Amino acid sequence: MPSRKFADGEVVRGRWPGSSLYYEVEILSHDSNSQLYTVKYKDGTELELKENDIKPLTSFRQRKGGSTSSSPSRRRGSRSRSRSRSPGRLPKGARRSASASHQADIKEARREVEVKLTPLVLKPFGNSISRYNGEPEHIERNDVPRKNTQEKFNLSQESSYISTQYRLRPRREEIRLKEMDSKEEKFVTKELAVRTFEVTPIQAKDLEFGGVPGVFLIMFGLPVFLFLLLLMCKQKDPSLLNFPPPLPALYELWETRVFGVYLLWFLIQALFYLLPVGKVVEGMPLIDGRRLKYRLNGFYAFILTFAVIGTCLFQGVEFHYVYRHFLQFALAATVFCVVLSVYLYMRSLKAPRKDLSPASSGNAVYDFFIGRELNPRIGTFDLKYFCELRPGLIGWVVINLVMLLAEMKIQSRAVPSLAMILVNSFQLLYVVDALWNEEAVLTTMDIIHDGFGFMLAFGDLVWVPFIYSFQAFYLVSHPNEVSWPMASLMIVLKLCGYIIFRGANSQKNAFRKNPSDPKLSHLKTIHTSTGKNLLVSGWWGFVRHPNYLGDLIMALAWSLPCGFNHILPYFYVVYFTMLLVHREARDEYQCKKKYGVAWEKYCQRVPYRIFPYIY
Ligand SMILES: NC(=O)C1=CN([C@@H]2O[C@H](COP(=O)(O)OP(=O)(O)OC[C@H]3O[C@@H](n4cnc5c(N)ncnc54)[C@H](OP(=O)(O)O)[C@@H]3O)[C@@H](O)[C@H]2O)C=CC1
Ligand SMILES: CC(C)=CCC[C@@H](C)[C@H]1CC=C2C3=C(CC[C@@]21C)[C@@]1(C)CC[C@H](O)C(C)(C)[C@@H]1CC3
Repeated sequence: MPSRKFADGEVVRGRWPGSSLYYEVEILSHDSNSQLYTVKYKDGTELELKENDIKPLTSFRQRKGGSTSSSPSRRRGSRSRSRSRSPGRLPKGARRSASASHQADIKEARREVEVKLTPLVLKPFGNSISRYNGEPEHIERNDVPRKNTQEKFNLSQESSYISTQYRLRPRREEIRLKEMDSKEEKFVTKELAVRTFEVTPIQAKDLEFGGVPGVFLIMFGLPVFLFLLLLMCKQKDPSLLNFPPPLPALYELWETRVFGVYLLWFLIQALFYLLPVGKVVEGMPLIDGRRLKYRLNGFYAFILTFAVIGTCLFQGVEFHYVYRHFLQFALAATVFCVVLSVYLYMRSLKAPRKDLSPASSGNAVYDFFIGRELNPRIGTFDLKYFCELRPGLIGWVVINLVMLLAEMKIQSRAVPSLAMILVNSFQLLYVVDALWNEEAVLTTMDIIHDGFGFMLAFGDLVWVPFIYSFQAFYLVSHPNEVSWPMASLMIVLKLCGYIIFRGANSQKNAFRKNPSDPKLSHLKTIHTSTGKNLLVSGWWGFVRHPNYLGDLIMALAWSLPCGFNHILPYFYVVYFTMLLVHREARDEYQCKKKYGVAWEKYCQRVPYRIFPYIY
């Protein structure tokens, strides 16, 4: 058995790929097959290194000065570049502030990303604020050995707010570069200061979702729409011709006991979230360079929840109560979400500017909707992260189970219908996948860009559990017989969607985590001058959002078991297409600003956004 020289947890010096510089790293693990060590730099970067590239600490004599700093991105240097998540604009807080303390924040943020390595000189603001990246990029295989491997790495990994660029240079160039850097630094500082302290008028900001009137309409329209949809589904004939459905009196929809049960559910999930089990990971770097810590125990929470539910079923607890009071539960969740949104908005008024979301605008209505504070936390309890994956997502599976039991009861079945089993298992797979890959949620737009306000509170706590479970709700009162050959086709469709969805998400996450991952060496990439590269082959060379394509295929597979008698069960597919087309446009806008010409090259090479040869 091959021996290993370094133990897990040992602190050593690791060579930075492509250079002769060594930085302090911690050994995380060792793969006896590939003989590679996974090491972690102090800035959180994880890489795989050969044994030859690792030296014990003792083999280095301590030198004075910054050269012993722990990782490239921590080192201080002659030039740095701090950048907002979207290079086209600084985060809102930074732009609006005029206070001295905020100036200090910005300076601090800038200091955090400075590097000692001789930097790569770019045109001032190349690929930065409001400008396209002028750097010529080229496409290359991911395994081609490079002189400047550093370009392959983004030190702050997936940092959307701050990225640092550098390239190792021969010493004789250093002085000249330093001069150029200091000139550029002055320019950058001046420009940053101007941009930071100007007060952006609200009209000058591109507000998404149709601006203030748009979000106003969404906030009132969506809850009304939700109740109309559920009421339509309760009708014997849920044809669109039977619209509007008979409306119940408002007082019939409110039941304090139901609200109590909802609160209990929320608190139990909060309790599970606090359990000290599961890995703790760091999120994406924030504007000030901080990385928040998140505990990954969603999957444990799921197991525990179903252990409790199993016990309750065994004890004879009546889950039919949830079906009978389904609308009351939806109202309880909506009321809770409104209260939560008000709380989130109020507390955001006291939040320091550096904690505000880059999506917030300064307009009260818009910010109430999009969320003003990026990561509202009570102590270590992260409200947005918790709501994104726990009460709503796990609640959706519980509701599906309730519908399955209700179907058996109402239709006097000994076993659930095949249609119901298909819907339940397809969606169960989706939720389990989300919880199993919980860490991936930390790189979604919801976590790194949008604040926590009404949009996500309503989306997570009301829309997901009560709309995403719509197919199961529909099947309770509108049975549909599915033959086995049809079921097999639906399973194949679901699996195809899942393979694309998971393949694409995993490929991108692995690439962002470690761009030199040997498993990705066959993939082609485009350089961008942010230091991050773009995949242009594999799933991301097929269409520009392969994960959305997979998600939409799965959405169709969830609806098909409901048959073709009514359009209602297909509402989810229609809504989801609209959501993802809109989301794709939002992401495209951000990427164009971030990557400039490189992104345009990517678009030329991969012309379709979501649907090959269609869109
Ligand atoms: N069920 C539901 O209701 C919903 C599900 N989803 C799902 O959530 C998942 C996450 O979605 P979302 O957060 O919107 O976005 P993505 O996971 O698609 O992430 C988009 C980001 O990926 C990076 N990227 C884009 N192209 C490339 C490329 N070629 N190579 C490398 N990186 C690239 C860019 O960020 P950077 O370069 O900065 O890393 C871009 O901003 C998706 O699977 C989606 O289907 C989303 C919304 C709702
Ligand atoms: C106004 C309105 C209706 C907004 C609703 C949007 C939300 C429902 C969605 C926005 C992004 C979402 C994500 C998931 C669920 C739906 C919402 C909240 C997600 C948790 C589903 C499971 C996936 O695997 C995921 C973790 C990638 C995903 C993240 C985004």
